[in-house]
Amino acid sequence: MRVAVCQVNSRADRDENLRVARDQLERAAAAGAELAVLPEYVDYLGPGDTAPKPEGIDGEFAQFFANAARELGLWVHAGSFHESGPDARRTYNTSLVFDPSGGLVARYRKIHLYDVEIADRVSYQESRSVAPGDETVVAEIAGVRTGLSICYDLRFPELYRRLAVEGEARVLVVPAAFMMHTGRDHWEVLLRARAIENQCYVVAAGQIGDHDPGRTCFGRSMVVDPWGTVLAQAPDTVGIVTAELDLDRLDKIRTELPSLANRRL
Ligand SMILES: NC(=O)CCC(=O)C(=O)O
Repeated sequence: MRVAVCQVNSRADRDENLRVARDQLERAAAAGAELAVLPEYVDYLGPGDTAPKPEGIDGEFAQFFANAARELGLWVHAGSFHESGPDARRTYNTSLVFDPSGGLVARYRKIHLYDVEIADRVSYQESRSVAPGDETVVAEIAGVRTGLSICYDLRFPELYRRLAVEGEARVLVVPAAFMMHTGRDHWEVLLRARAIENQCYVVAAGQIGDHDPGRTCFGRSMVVDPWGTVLAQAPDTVGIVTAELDLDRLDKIRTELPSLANRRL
């Protein structure tokens, strides 16, 4: 299966963000991808006071990507968006996956929220405006079991173990808006660790560049194979990169180095 990771720089202009996302999906389809993955908060990355009204999973955002999937004949993982939440103060940070007929096949709400204070560098309290999800999700994408997660989830290996073991996932998807400050040292290491320890392909699409004041995202979207090899990595620009997921190779690695089977519980 050929996958494309789409790296974008979403800002405070929702219509422009969606236009750029659509453009990336068209590039992915033209490059022969079967699945295209967009980053976290592909709808809007800007100040809270100008944020668009949150929507349900039957709103305009979902319709936009359902149409794109159908028109391009592509599996689309629509990164994440601001889904209306459990109360007036909070949204969910939600991923939707569409099949090539435009059907919604999965919804995942980010479980681990980014509440971090790193002196003079990062100050972020995601839980002030976002409610956490409480369900793990494995979707059947083009016949391949695919575990869903979002950005900060990447730091919690027990989630991915569950996706790979109980959920029998062979691909792990990570849409992200990983910070520049942490991304430099942590992004690639964590993605490769999740791939190696769970013997899965990891498909990670990141936001790139400056967003609202004080927030710069690391980018370097990538696809990692179950051996931990980086198959494709985006440069520091908006654009797509593609890679081929070879599931026979995954089976061979799991047979020859059966670390999942050798777990002692
Ligand atoms: N949007 C996020 O969850 C940010 C995660 C991040 O940057 C990290 O270091 O973790």
